[in-house]
Amino acid sequence: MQVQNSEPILKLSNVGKSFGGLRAVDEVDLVIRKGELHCLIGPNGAGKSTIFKMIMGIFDPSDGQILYKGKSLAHMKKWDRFKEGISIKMQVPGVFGDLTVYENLRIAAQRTYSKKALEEKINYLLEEFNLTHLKGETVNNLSHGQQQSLEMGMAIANDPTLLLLDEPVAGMGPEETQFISNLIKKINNNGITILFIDHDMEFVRSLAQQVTVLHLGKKFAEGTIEDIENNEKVVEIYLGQS
Ligand SMILES: Nc1ncnc2c1ncn2[C@@H]1O[C@H](COP(=O)(O)OP(=O)(O)OP(=O)(O)O)[C@@H](O)[C@H]1O
Repeated sequence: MQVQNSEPILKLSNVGKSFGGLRAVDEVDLVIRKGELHCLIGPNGAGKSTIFKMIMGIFDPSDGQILYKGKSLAHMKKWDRFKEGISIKMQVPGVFGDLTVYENLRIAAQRTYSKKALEEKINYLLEEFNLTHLKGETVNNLSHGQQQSLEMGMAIANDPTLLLLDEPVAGMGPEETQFISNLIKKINNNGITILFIDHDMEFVRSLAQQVTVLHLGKKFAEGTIEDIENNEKVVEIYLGQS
């Protein structure tokens, strides 16, 4: 898909968030276009998760505006945002540990699908996320990477328009990271716009078309991964730290 000139799915204009005296996010402008795979990076405490939480409706912005498909998200409840196609996978797996893989996917997909279509959707997700052989396994018995894959499957079970991923490969080894990277590319190729947060630059390099750097709540830089990695100021405040 030609992403560069596609329509904006999400637009943050002058968005800020204060927690008491702390300015966690400050005057952030951000445009995510249809079909894009966009990454937010920055040092700890830069405001990345707070931006996700404002998009999800967990926090209201203190100021500024967030438009989703051209409509303001102000006053839109979390559940309505989900129904409008905004889905999130948080860092800590939000799976039901005592239930099986199949049951977890069923719970996620049955919000949108029923009967034969539901079974077809579950089978598709099991196949796509390499979980077919674990269909009847209790989720607590799965590895961290398998649980992350499952949650990714649950996050796209309702065919979202915009998928937010908070550090999707945190705590994973190289093989699992590679698997998740391929999976994200596949999800994106299927037409889902993705905004993700990560600290693993190799992973970011393998995926992101556009990168936005946050620092102390503000947008610090933006561009392609090459622009960002060649930006001396970004290297100084973030990339040179590890
Ligand atoms: N609910 C809250 N109440 C008070 N302060 C908060 C709250 N949530 C976040 N903060 C503060 O806001 C700032 C931005 O936090 P945020 O979690 O958005 O950063 P981040 O870029 O996601 O960091 P990390 O990479 O460590 O996850 C931090 O100083 C944090 O302590």
